[in-house]
Amino acid sequence: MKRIASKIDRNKAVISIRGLEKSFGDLDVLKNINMDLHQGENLVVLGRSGTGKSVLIKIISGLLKPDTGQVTVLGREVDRLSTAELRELRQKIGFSFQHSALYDSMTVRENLEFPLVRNMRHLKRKQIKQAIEEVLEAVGLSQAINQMPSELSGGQKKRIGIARTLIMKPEIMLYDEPTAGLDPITCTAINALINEVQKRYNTSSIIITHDLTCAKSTGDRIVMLLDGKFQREGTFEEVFDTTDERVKPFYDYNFTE
Ligand SMILES: Nc1ncnc2c1ncn2[C@@H]1O[C@H](COP(=O)(O)OP(=O)(O)OP(=O)(O)O)[C@@H](O)[C@H]1O
Repeated sequence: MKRIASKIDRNKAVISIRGLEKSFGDLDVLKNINMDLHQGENLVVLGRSGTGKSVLIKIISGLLKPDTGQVTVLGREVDRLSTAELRELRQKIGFSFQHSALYDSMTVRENLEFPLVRNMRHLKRKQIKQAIEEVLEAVGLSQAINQMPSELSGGQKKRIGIARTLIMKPEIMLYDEPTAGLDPITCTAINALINEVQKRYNTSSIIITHDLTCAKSTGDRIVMLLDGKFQREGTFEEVFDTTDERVKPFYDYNFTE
């Protein structure tokens, strides 16, 4: 699917990682990772299971500490922040989890209200109502406002999860396997939504996926994590223009007849 190029400011890095290393005991998961996420960019991180993609996201969001290296997010060095500063920074980062993490006992409206009431106490009722209506419209699910999560399909839950993240007006979005477990048509719709969010909210995003169709249709740039390092980087075509036997199977599995 062809996508319209987004407005990327390559002179401005919203996330900057230098010399990042992370091990668990004898297991060296990340080895000298260097990466910039530019303002307005969708960066896809590809990699096999267990290569450290989730560890990378956890380090970016301050949930795990790096062994060495520097991780700067929106101008703040994550490792040096106090708990309160980290909490403040996290409000500017939206997480879209693999399992949408909605509260089953709350309606869609209540699920969307929850982060606002908890984090933005100054908002008036009318502003909360407007914010909910706006994000539901953005994800194309205005009609679901009074439904319970159990009444929604997997794709709809994913959309509401994204809406709940967007309601906080994040500057950065982190999508963890956004299309996992969804049928191809719903995947296409979620990919389109990721691109729509980028344009409408001017977010910069990291998209972690195994799904090459998702990578191709959402990624302005793709990095491939292999053996703890970013071994390939570029556009989708550049990354897969290789005979590297560690990279080719990804492409062959997804695209070869
Ligand atoms: N807190 C932890 N303690 C010990 N080992 C960990 C911890 N977190 C992750 N690991 C290990 O680090 C490696 C990378 O894990 P990670 O979850 O980042 O993989 P991933 O690339 O996200 O995989 P998947 O695509 O399957 O989700 C794995 O071997 C995992 O067991």
